Amino acid sequence: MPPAPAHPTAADPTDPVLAAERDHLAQAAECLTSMRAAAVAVADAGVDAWASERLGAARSERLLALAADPGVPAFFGRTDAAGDTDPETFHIGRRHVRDAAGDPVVIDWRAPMSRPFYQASATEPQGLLRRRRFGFADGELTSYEDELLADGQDDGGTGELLRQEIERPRSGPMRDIVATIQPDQDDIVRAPLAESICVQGAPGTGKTAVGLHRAAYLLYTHGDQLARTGVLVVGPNRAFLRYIEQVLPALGEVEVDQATVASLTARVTVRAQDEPAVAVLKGDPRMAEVLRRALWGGIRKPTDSVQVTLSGRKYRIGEDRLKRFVDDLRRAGTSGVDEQQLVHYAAGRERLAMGLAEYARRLKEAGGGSPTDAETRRTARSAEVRAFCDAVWPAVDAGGLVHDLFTDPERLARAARGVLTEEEQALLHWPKPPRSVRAARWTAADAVLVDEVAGMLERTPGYGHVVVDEAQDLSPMECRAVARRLGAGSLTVLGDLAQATSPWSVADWSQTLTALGRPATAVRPLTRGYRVPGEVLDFANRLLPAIAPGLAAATAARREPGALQLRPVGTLAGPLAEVVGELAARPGSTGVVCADASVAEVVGVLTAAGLDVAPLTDDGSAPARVSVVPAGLVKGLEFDHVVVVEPAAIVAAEPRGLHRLYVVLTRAVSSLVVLHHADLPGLLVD
Ligand SMILES: Nc1ncnc2c1ncn2[C@@H]1O[C@H](COP(=O)(O)OP(=O)(O)OP(=O)(O)O)[C@@H](O)[C@H]1O
Repeated sequence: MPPAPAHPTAADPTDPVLAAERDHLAQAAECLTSMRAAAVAVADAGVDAWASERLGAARSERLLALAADPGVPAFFGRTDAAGDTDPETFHIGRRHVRDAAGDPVVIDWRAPMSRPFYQASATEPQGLLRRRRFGFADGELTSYEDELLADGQDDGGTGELLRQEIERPRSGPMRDIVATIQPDQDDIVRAPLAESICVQGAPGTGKTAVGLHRAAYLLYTHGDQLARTGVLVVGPNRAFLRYIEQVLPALGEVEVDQATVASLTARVTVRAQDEPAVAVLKGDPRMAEVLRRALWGGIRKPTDSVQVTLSGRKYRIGEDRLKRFVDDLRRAGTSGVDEQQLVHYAAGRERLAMGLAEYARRLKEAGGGSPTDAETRRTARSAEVRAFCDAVWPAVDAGGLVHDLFTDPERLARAARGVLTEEEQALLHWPKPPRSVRAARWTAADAVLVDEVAGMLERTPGYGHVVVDEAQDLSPMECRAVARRLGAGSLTVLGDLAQATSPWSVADWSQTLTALGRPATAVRPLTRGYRVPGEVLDFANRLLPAIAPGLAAATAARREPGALQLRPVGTLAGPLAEVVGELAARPGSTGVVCADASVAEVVGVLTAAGLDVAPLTDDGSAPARVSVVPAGLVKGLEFDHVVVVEPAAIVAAEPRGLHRLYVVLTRAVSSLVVLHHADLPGLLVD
């Protein structure tokens, strides 16, 4: 196919096309200002407090959406489609802009009309005559590039502006990619709401970006439905959430919840860490069965009749009838056809009490009485009924149940018989019982177990859509915690099996998808890497045969000669300070990545050399321009320049150390320096 014609890439004020587009940009900016003013001026009708509150919330949301990124141009592209007489022209931007008459000036990138901008090609022009991309410098429109699709011209993703934008160095927090979403990414972003998707993508292929843009797309397309149920983004840690937190607001979406599994399951205070073997066991899906048995096994058979009082008269309910009540409810709680139909434990307890009261009401009615609903409810709350429920269907506290299992070997044995071995049960035992449930030294894995119990006690409210990033690291029990937040909604699962560093790492996605409650989810690959230069990616990919033999290596979108430097050194300190000093003088961010245990030492060396560095922590605070990053925290992040300190130590620090090293080696946008005193892992040596 013929290449796209060349167009000006530098400002050329005499070009009438450029001048017209600049006028349109100015008009769009004015319209946006007017839209903002109109949103501020929306009068509060004051119908009632609720209406006022809703209106206020909607208004501030809209203002936030319109105010996002004031320096960002109102559009980045344009499509010309065949019209009845003249071509129909649409400018595509981050959000709709209309003029005073209500006519569109800019079309939201998520609107169906915008789709051809991302998908059309010379072979399938999708009704487009032309696709135009714009180049900007300091907010000024300075260039444009056309593909005349109807004439069989497209640039196949190699256009200068597209390439420049994709390759533009990135620093600071993650940015949106709306101007340059690629066709395979767009397919995932715009998949139907009902479709759950698992994206298996190599480092830097845009998984996180795609997941966030999918959230924005779904909110735009199914706003009414999702406004009620909400969208949740789950990330691996707070440093990562901090890195991505700007993307959705920049796309006008301010109402998406972003959380870690730890924050979702924070029902107990985590104060301790498990030994690896214990953590593995606590994340095992068999624990769900143990907890289920422990909870429902606490229900006892009624052993006597019960006397209840209804509007002053006493009624006796026989033991057999009571057994039937309890059995029926327990069945409804443990063997429902689907999860949504299950009667939760706490609801079962309430229904049992109500069942007894209703039964007394029927007896009274049979004798000619007609008790009121209020009287029946009073009976359900009466001391006799409560005492009966406490005896056969006791109230349970989620933390209390897990505490009891871990401190009472006999209780655990009853719940775990045939599910966990005796050795495994011993691993769970707390030899020194805590003073109270609250005082227990809970671990992160315990918190997930407590959350599992809480989810059996009461239904967890579910989101309409959940995006789970770095999903390859989730334990099956963590997956279940996410699945509980999903309700009947759909999932976008993002991850890379080659970057799996947790003890639960799996060789394929089926176990994770099953634990997430969506076993039939299709796995879609992304293989073109946008972050890492080819030289660096090829180097990291040497680890693939050892860490993920079945996975295809990613190909890099660009090469940058000199991007990779391997520096064997006698002592680390001097060369480290020298390299970091050089990089700190360059624009962009620098991440100095080392084994977790070496962070303090590396910070010390660099600070002693007079460099302004700070360690990256997981407290959600902003990273410094030069950060010393523990290898355990670097997943999902990127830096313009990365210095890896002593790969052998990173590998030796954990059982899946080679996987961790693969993550570490794939964080650099522009340059990677590997400093090593010890030998590099064999696979990395020529
Ligand atoms: N179509 C695109 N246009 C421009 N930049 C892109 C595109 N796709 C991805 N990127 C950029 O590539 C970088 C990597 O993207 P992202 O972090 O989403 O990848 P990832 O697959 O989640 O990576 P990892 O698995 O290594 O964490 C980001 O800076 C992102 O903005």
